[in-house]
Amino acid sequence: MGDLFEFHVTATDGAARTGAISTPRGQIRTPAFMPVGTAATVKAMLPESVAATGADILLGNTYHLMLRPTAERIARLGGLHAFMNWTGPILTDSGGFQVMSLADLRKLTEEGVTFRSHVDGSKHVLSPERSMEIQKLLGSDIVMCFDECPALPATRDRIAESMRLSMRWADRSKTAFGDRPGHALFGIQQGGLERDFREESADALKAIGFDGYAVGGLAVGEGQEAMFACLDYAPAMLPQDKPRYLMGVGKPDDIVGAVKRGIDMMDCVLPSRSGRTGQAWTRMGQINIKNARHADDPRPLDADCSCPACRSYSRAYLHHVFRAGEMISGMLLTWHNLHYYQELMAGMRAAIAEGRFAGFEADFHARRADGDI
Ligand SMILES: CCCSCc1cc(N)cc2c(=O)[nH]c(N)nc12
Ligand SMILES: [Zn+2]
Repeated sequence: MGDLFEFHVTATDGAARTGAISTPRGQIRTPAFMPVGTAATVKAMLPESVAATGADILLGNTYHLMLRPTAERIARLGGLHAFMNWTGPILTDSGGFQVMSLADLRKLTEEGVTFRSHVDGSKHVLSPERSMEIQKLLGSDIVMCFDECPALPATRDRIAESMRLSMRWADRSKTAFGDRPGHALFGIQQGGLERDFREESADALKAIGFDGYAVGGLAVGEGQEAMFACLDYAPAMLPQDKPRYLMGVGKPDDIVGAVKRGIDMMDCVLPSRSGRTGQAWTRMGQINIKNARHADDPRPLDADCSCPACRSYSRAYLHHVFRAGEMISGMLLTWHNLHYYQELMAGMRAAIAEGRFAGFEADFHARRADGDI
């Protein structure tokens, strides 16, 4: 019996890799897109529907779940998998990123972060130790180190100071995580868009040793060109035999560009959040279904898509239920978007395995119209 958590690369094509992560709760085919289930639900989706889109793993959020219903309550009820009826692997973020973007009255020290809940104003503390405790209570399969992600643009001094704090927190996270067979701890590379700080961060993480490595600190407003320029060197600084996870990314073209540069795992709220607002992502580009020009269109979103929305509903129907504010609107478009994202990942896995990623990328861009279609 191999390790309970193992990553195997089965083929490469340039910097792109395909393979699988085996975990006690099942395989994660890579490159993988991970739907975000912030408050123990992928919004507007049943877990069975999420699985039907092809997702092998989903994400949970330490920050949201510690506030409501609390990690202790979820643990008493059998852990996050049982609680939300998802039997596959779950990755949980460590909470620091969400505290800085959502909480009130935050105070950051070497120890950690104190803050008031955006839900009820109650006072809370997050530290590497408390974040590890919460993620253990949740029972997540892949645990993220507690880190700080500075907003960009930022001065080099601020980026260096923040990265070095995150590296000290990574060491404390590893100590607090302990030895948990079948559970993985991922370190998070920081350093902004500064190559030397990215190298220093990668070296610090490798010296500590993790089961996987995330590229953090991106998708924070830097734009695609700057993100790709960083991804041209940052993933290669991380161990090639461990999974590389790019946090918070992204639009379909961001994802193709990240896989091209050696990324194995990604997550983003975009397909689910934009689905609820009427934004459909398709192989031809984006469709804003609330636009009046769809009111009489009998065609599906994408005639080549096998998702329930495209199999059984017209653009005219989707336009109507969005305009009428009906709940089925967000359900159908979220399902379509997550299905499309998983089709994109499956297409890239096959293309890498067959050594034709460049052709896949060229075809991906050739099909897409700029703007709304
Ligand atoms: C459920 C959400 C997971 S990804 C959130 C996220 C998104 C982005 N863009 C960056 C970071 C980061 O640097 N660190 C951490 N912990 N999380 C990040
Ligand atoms: Zn569809």
